[in-house]
Amino acid sequence: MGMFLGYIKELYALSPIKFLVNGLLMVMLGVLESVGILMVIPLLIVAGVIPGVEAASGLIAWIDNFLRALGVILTLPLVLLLYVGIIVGQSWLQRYQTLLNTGIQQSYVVHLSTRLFRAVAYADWQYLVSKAKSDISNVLITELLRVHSGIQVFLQMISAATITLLQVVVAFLVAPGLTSLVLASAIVLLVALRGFVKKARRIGEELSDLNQGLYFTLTEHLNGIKEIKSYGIEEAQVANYNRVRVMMKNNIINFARIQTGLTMLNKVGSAVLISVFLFFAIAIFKLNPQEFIVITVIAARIWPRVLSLQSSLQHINSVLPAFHVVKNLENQCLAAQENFAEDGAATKLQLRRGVEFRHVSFGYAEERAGFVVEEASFELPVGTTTAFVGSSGAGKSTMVDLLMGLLKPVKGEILVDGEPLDDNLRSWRRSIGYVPQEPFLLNATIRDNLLWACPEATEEQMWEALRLASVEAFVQSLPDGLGTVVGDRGVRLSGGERQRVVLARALLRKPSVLILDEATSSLDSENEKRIQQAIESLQGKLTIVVIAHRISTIRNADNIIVLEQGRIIEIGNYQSLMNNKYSRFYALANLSETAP
Ligand SMILES: Nc1ncnc2c1ncn2[C@@H]1O[C@H](COP(=O)(O)OP(=O)(O)OP(=O)(O)O)[C@@H](O)[C@H]1O
Repeated sequence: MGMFLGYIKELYALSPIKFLVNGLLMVMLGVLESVGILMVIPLLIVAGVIPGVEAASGLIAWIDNFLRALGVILTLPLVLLLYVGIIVGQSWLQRYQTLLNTGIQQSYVVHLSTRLFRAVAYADWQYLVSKAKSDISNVLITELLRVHSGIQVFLQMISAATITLLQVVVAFLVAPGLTSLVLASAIVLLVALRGFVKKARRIGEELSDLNQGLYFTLTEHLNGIKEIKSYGIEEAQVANYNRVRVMMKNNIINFARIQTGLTMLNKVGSAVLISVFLFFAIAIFKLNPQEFIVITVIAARIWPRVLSLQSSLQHINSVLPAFHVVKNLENQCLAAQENFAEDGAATKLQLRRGVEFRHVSFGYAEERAGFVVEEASFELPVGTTTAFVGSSGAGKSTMVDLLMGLLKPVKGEILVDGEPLDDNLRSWRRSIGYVPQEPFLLNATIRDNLLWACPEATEEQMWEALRLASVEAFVQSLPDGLGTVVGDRGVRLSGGERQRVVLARALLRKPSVLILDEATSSLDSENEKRIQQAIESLQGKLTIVVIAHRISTIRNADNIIVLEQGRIIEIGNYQSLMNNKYSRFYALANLSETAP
């Protein structure tokens, strides 16, 4: 509950004046409702409309005297006009207050979700790869919606509680004994129904887990849709999805069970209470008729409100787990924030001398024995092309992630032009062009995909980048040219075309360093040749780093770094490494030649 109140405090802090005005309006609405509805009967009595009943004492007599002192003689039309007037005022205020309330809540939702999204966006790479993407989507969409509904119900609860409190005060003025009786019953009821609240909390926790499971099932299905279809295992996937949905159905039915249980108790409890209440009012307290009418009307309104408070409490408890899930994700992301030494306006860095790795070691998890990259020392002089080779799992991608500053060395340091990479991390990232093995394309046009990385690029610059990436002719041949939509993640392009479009996008940024994670099997020899040509045409103009899966593509690299189990075992150019028949590189080259 403490965490929940923390969120409410934030909501207040975001727009305190609006929040206070909102609270004030709630009080006014409470007063108007009490006056509008509760006073209509006494006013009818004062006006002498209800025959045989006199305004003899108490509040009604006071109203009578007050109106007489003002010289107002109440007649039936005047009383009804007054009533309608109060309701008009109340409805207008109610609408205004609801809009204000919605505005406050929605601003907070925007604030909270953007803050969470920012925390996720700036979390470091290591944390993000350790987290299932579906969990993040679930929190940012479903759990945030639940948080919002909790806040909404809480504000409604405050409003209902304020109005109830005012009615209790009025009721107390009219008939203290009987009001105390109603209140005591309400408190007994709230205590007796505490079990329902706890149950709602448990169901809410279960729902958080189920939401997470649902997103996971859905995301995994969409990610693996090609494999699923090719294996023909759609039915198993459908069964899996259905299983999660059935569990959600049961969860929702369980929640409905406790909500309807409450409604049932409400009806039975009301009947019992009204009987007891009537008995006490008539037989014990011997109320006079007007007090009796007022107190009956008040009790009839207080009682449902107490029950709606109970129902709101249940709802809030059922969404409390969502607050925990949201807070946990935010805290974890904040703990894993990347620290940029420079401000957001940092500009691109022009590499002058080159990059140096000095005794760099890295491991993914402390508990895992050994490093994935160990004692790596080498240089990437400006304008040269360096290739990393090694068998699968040797540490090539990890090395490149360290170079991009996505991972931080556990030992050793990385220097860019002699300065620690961390000191210029933001500028460094802006100077990098990266082409991953499985390139990411937006489901948009080729033009949009290019502009995504470089919004200020002109058409001319785009064509120039496409030419450098050996994909100009292909784009020209498309009926819509740059306006061609590439499909979800570029599905309408071949693997090689995708890689070359992404290469063009990287080049458009005019990077100081171009990093290419070569596609393994997705390229045919024609496409492979095109990429190779593209890289060769860039050699000398840029500092290039290639993760090479095919030795044939790196014959012209200035430096080849051979990795094995995270260690650099050989460094040299193609010829020098091939001259040694016993080198690991020689063996890898032969393997690569014979690979299908
Ligand atoms: N996020 C991660 N968490 C834990 N271990 C990881 C993670 N990423 C990679 N590893 C491990 O680190 C080692 C090196 O992986 P890396 O991806 O750098 O190899 P690679 O040479 O690029 O392999 P490949 O050629 O198959 O892509 C492997 O043993 C791998 O299991």
